[in-house]
Amino acid sequence: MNGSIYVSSETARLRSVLIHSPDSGLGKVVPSKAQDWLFEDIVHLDTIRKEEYDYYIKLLLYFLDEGKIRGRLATIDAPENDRGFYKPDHPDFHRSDKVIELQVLLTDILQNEAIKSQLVASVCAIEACSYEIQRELMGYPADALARVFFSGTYNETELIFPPIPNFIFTRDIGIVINDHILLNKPQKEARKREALIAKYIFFHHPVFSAYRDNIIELTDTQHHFLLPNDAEAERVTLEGGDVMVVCHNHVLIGISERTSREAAAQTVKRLFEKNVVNKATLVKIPHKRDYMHIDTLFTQIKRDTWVLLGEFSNARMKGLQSDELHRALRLQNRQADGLEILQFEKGNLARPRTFYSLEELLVDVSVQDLGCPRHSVRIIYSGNGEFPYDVREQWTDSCNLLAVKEGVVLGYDRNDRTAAAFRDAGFSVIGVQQLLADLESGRTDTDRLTDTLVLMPSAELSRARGGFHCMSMPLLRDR
Ligand SMILES: NC(=[NH2+])NCCC[C@H](N)C(=O)O
Repeated sequence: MNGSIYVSSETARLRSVLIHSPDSGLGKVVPSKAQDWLFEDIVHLDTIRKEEYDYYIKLLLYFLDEGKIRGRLATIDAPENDRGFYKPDHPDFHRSDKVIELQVLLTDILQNEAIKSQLVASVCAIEACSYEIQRELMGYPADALARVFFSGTYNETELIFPPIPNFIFTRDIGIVINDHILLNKPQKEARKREALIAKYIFFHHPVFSAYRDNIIELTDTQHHFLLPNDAEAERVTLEGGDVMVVCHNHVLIGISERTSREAAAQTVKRLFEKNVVNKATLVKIPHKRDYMHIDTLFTQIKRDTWVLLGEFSNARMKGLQSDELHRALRLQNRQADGLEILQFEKGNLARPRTFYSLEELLVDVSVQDLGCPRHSVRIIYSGNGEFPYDVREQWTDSCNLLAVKEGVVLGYDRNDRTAAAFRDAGFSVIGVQQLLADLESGRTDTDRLTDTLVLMPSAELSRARGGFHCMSMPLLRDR
């Protein structure tokens, strides 16, 4: 596998990405646990795979590893092949080294007995398994063990521990910042096992061996474990959806329901010390489920174009600020509710710059960091900025898009008004089936595509509460 990692932007052509296809654990989410496991609903496993996620794999392969797919679509999808191409443990699996499946990496490292025994012991420790189960797991072959780690079951009926259905959101397990990897420290119990597995993969898989010294891990401070009640406020938690590398020297870090102030501060400190970046903007957003990470509120489409929830636009902010009552309420609520944006530059920590709206920050990134003329910067609003479509579509990830190259982004087909706003902004909007047909027939190719929103089927996927930005951990993008 090509081991090189480097990501210094949100939109430059994607060359390699870490993903995880929905495993059988998604089909084990039960209504009584759905909320604890961070799903708002239960999903239909077959549909999410065949009708939705498979299209994502096809499109990613077309962009990142064309040789695996071009001219083969009809065969790959022939019913008699039973989706072998998409199943990580099937002999026909694509095994791309550009669209990298986490399950493959986990299975690889579990071949090593020492790593296997450490990981089994660690998983059993956090899941409070008996020693007997631990010994039993040690007897499993690597591929079966990997499946148990994801799904929580070895026979598909008896659960040893809960599944980790959120592992499809690989964005949240770690972030590549230039040639460094920042590992997460999840806020939610339901995502702890993901972080543990990710840590073992990044430290032990040969794909990442050249980067072992470039892995950044966050740790709890003594203030957290010495203070009474585990001092919630002092906890160090960070999830990848809150980190965006917008430019080779500038990273945005959200302070959110999931990422704590402590963690954001620690991250900036480490990134500055290691000279990874010299500018960091902390973006504190209201702590609430619908806004769990900053990438649920905005993502970048191309250097001068962003999609944003209108709530955080200049116009909305100005409106609120001129309204006396709102101003008073916002002041009172500042702690939990307010938006606060502080930009730090290395060597000048005492004097951060402030921004009054998210839109102001995004425009500034396009102009100052990426050199776009001010008049060319465009903000596309979720649901075209119209209530109630803006918030409805944000809830189903209209703002959580993945750029596979500058201006070409993947989003959910259910967000109609947002798609209309893209059209108004001059983008082509095309369904993934049509696009794949066009690519396969040679009517278009990935190099020629510009300014395009690709609509992906989403009835089931969107219930898992994440979009394609969350469903991807970019490892390599063009510089
Ligand atoms: N980067 C993101 N926005 N990730 C979305 C994660 C969704 C997942 N169900 C959770 O609540 O954790």
